[in-house]
Amino acid sequence: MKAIDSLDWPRIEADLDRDGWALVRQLLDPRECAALADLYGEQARFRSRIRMANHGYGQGEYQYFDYPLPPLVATLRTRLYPRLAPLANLWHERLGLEGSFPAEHADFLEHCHAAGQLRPTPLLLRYVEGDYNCLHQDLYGEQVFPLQLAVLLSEPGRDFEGGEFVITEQRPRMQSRVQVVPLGLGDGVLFAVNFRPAQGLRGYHRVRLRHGVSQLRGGRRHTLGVIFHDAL
Ligand SMILES: O=C(O)CCC(=O)C(=O)O
Ligand SMILES: [Fe+2]
Repeated sequence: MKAIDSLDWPRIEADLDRDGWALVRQLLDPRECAALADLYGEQARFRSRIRMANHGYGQGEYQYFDYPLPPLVATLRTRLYPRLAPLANLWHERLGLEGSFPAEHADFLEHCHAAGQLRPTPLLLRYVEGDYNCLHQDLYGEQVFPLQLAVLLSEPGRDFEGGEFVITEQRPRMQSRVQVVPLGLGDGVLFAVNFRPAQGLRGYHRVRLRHGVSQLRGGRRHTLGVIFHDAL
């Protein structure tokens, strides 16, 4: 794993501010990606398995990790959070949303737990040919940390075809805009869970983001998702 403090934070913050998402190239190395993808078969690591087709979420499946999280996942969550919390607070201020985020993840989790959001949300997703993930938002209760991470654990063109990570922006009174995030093996994307603030003529307004995955044309694709709030 790349050292979180060594990442180019001014660039990441500028990208998040401008687009609502930011790429982090080679956040995990290929060995770490393979090891995480291999965990998918270890039932005891997970609290639940979701088959997307059963819920109208798309096609494919994912599993939520149980506590204790695998060390790499726990480390990503606790180290990224303090770097993102100041931006989360700035966004909340600009959006006129209630509440502020504490500096450390452990303290934010206490807020989640006090609100009854006790269950871990980091997850592994698995797609095969024909699978896709409908546009969605990972909201699991009132407590929402406004940024999340996804890491591609497979290599486009070698392990799978298609399966692009996409983000749409629903702007007030305008048609939606879509962006394709060009993820490679081990690349992470930090992105807005719900709203991002966009600057207009009269201050900031809310732009709602959704994310999803286009249909796989072949192969197999694994992703790690790291969400900072816990779930009801
Ligand atoms: O498989 C993907 O790239 C999307 C993952 C996702 O929806 C998430 O991490 O929340
Ligand atoms: Fe998601």
